[in-house]
Parts: sequence; C-alpha cells; structure tokens
Amino acid sequence: MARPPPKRKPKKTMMTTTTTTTKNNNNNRFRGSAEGRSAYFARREAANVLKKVLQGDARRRAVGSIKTLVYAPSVRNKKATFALVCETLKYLPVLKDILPEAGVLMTGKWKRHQELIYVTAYDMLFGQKSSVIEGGGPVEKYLAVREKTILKSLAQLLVRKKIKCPEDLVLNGQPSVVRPRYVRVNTLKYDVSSAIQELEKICKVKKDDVVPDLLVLPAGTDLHDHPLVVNGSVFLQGKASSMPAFALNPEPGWKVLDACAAPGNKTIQLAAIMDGKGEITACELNDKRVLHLKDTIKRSGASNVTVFHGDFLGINPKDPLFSKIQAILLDPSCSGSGTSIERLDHLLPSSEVNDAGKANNDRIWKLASFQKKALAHALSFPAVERVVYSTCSLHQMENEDVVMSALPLATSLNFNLVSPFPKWPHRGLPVFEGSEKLLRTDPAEGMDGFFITLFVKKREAKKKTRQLIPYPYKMHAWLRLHKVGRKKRGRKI
Ligand SMILES: C[S@@+](CC[C@H](N)C(=O)[O-])C[C@H]1O[C@@H](n2cnc3c(N)ncnc32)[C@H](O)[C@@H]1O
Repeated sequence: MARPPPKRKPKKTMMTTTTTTTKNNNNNRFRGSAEGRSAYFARREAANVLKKVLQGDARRRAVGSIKTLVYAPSVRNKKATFALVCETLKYLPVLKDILPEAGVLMTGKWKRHQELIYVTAYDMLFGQKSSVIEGGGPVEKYLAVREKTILKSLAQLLVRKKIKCPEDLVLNGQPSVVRPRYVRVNTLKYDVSSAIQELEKICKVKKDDVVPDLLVLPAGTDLHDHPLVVNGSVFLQGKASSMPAFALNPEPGWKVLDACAAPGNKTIQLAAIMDGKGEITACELNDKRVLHLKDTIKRSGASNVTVFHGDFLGINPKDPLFSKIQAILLDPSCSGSGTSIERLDHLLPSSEVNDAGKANNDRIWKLASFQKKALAHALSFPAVERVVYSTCSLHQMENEDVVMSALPLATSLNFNLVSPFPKWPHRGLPVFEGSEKLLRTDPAEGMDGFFITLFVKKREAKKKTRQLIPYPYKMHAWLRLHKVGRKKRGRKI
C-alpha cells in the first residue's frame, strides 16, 4: 500500500534572499518611519547584490559587475543599493575582523543572512548609524542587541591599528572612478545631432574627437533608464570598447564574422558602420549570453545580423556558410584587467590576491592559450581580408604575446600588421619589431584598458589603410563620407 506523504510542518517565515519574497515578508514586518523603511529595503536589495558579487568573486567567475547587478530590473532603489554595496565592500575586511570578536557569528540560520549582516553592520557603524535599528527585522535586532560589544570591538581595532578615525581603516589609494560617460549613437536608428539635442536637455554633451558617433557626457550621468537607451537609439559603450569595430571598419555589403559576440555591443556597432548592408554572423558559445546578444541586436534594430550559437573554434572556415567571410572581429574572453577599475574589482576580496599576481597567473595562461588558437583560426578563413584582435586586458600575455605567436602564420598567409588610429599615442609594448602598430588604451587616461591589433591582407593593405585613418587629420573627410549616408536614414524618435 502506498504510504501517505509525510505531514510537513508549516515553515516559519524567515527572511529570504530573493527580492520579491523579501519585499512581501518585510512589508508586513516593517514598523517605522518612511526614511527607516526605505533604508531597510535598500539594505535587503544591497544584500542580494552583495551575495552574487561575493559568490562570483569566490569562484573567480563574476555573474556580472557590481554595476550590471545593480542595474538589473529587479533592483528598485538603484542609487542607494549601489552606494551600500560599494561601501560595505570597502569596509568588509574591517567587519570581518570586528564582528566575530563581538560575538556576531555567521553560523546556523545567520549564515544564510551573512551579506545582510555585513550591510546592516556597515550601516549601523559607518552609514546611517542609529536609524538602522528602527523598526528593523531579525538581523537588525540581532545586531542591535550586540551594538555595544560591536562598538567596543571597533574601538579596540582602532587602538590596535593606532588610528583615531574609523574612516581611516579603509584602504587608502583606491583608484578613483571618475570617468566621462560615453554614449554611442546607434546610427541605424537615430542621428548624432538629434541625440546631442535630446541629451543636452539633461547635461553637457560633446562629440568624441576620435571615435565617430561617440558622445562624451559628464562622469556619473545616469542614463540607464533614459528613453534613448531603452529604445536602442543610443548605447552605453565606453570609448576604448568602441574602437575595435572602427579599427576593422568593414565596408557596407561585406560578409563579416563577430567571432565572440555577446553581449553584442561591437556586433551592432559593426552593423551601423556597414549602414545595415551586408551580412554579419555573430558567433557566441555561452547559452545565457546568446540570449543577451539576441536582445542587444533586437534593441538596435539591426536586420543584417544572424546569430550563430556555437564554438568559434568549431567552425570550419571552408564551410560555404563561412568561406566568403571578408572581415573578422575577434574580441575573445579575457581577464578583463583593463576594465577592472570601471567594474570596481578593486573592492572585491580577491583583488589583493590578484595584486600579488599569484591566483591570476594560471587563469591568464589558460585564456592566452585560447586566444592564440582563436587568432590563428580567424586568420585561416580563406576570403578574410581584415582581422581585428582585441581584448580589455592589460596583460602582455593576452596581448602582444598572442599577436607575436600568430605572426609566422599571418606572414605566410600574406597578412600585414596595420596601425589602427595611427596618431593614437599609446602603442603596443615594444616586445617585437612592428609592435608600434598595435594600440593600447590606458586606464590612467580615463578610459578602459583595451588592446587592438589589425591584420590586413597584403593585396589590399595600401588601399584599405587609407580608409582606415579617421584620426585626426583624415577626420573631416572621413566624417563627411559617413554623414552622406546617414542624413538619409537619420530620423527623430
Ligand atoms: C569579451 S566577450 C565579447 C564582448 C563583445 N565583443 C561585445 O563587445 O559586446 C567574449 C565572449 O566570447 C564568448 N566566447 C568564449 N569562447 C567562445 C568560443 N569558443 N566561441 C564563441 N564564443 C566564445 C564568451 O562567452 C563571451 O561572451
């Protein structure tokens, strides 16, 4: 006879880590002022983001940067959440030091809420201070009972470190993240002057002097839910990240392969450079990222992009689908060390290990070995005339060394290294003859650290090089050339 299912005890209402359930449970639980209430919810949103950030950091596989996670639609109070996550991360070593001493143990049920404990303890000691406790839930009460001991433990730490002010406990010399906000106008949908006119309603706007269609806005301009961003008329894309597609500069009508495409910023930029004419294949291996790629393409309105969900290394260059490819953009997975400041990686617990360079070496070696294979593969497509290899890494192993490894093959296939943006002052590290043709962007110059190499097949090198010089002295002619086509399709939304 079948046994009846065991009777389950009704679950106690505990705080959960998902935003929606937390909100419902806490809505009933919160008693207090409007200010206390908003701080209470911001802490929960921050704890959810912090949990993902710390888990990703521990596995060295970030699910997204702090900013990406904060700008997810599920996060309501983005500004407060962002500030709380960053501040809690800054003070995390201090909190990890003083909380156990004060008897705040992350064991049993509290282990599940450790991120909320960190955020709340930060808020209690360094943030909102006393208002934290008002109308709080179990974590607030847990910390409130121990407040005196926690403060005592903090005071002892200050004495031990011979520091007077708690703020001095936070690491000095962290890079400041004040950079302009760059916005790329999606000329498939919109025109540059209308974008300037529209954005000038909220802030000062100027055209970038190097990358066409790129606008420079004041640092910190928040555009994530601006209508032009939401409807795909403009894309939030950094200056350095906007340079590889222009280095490749495929002509309208060409067949182009974006070998490692997601989330698709460069794919749709290629589509815009080609005036929406020709065929672009966007190849992406990762299941989740392929969805993001499709979404970006849809938002951009590009109609000449086909997504290929698969392994770039598994593509047979002689396959009729790919044998006529004329240009390849290879922007493979890399360490991302050039974007770590923008991603706020210096706030993560792993950053100290990375500074020492120990934990990272293995990973970089593995990445470089993939990058070398991928570059050799890109050069071997029979009809390919231009290949751009780019990374957002600062490591020579992922940059100059990868290019150097491909040089014998490139030479045998008649490729030359050609200088993208020849007047750009910062070039490749001088580790082989010709490395001055490579381009680096420098995080110290207020940009992400990117690396760009352009290979051009010899028979067209002379002709194409002329067209590839937008900066700075060919700029006017080049822009005129671009505007001719754009006037027709630019339209106001
Ligand atoms: C640096 S990201 C590309 C960023 C993209 N170019 C952009 O600007 O939006 C590298 C991408 O390559 C993908 N990838 C890694 N290995 C791959 C492979 N063997 N074949 C295809 N895609 C791959 C990763 O999943 C990741 O989405």
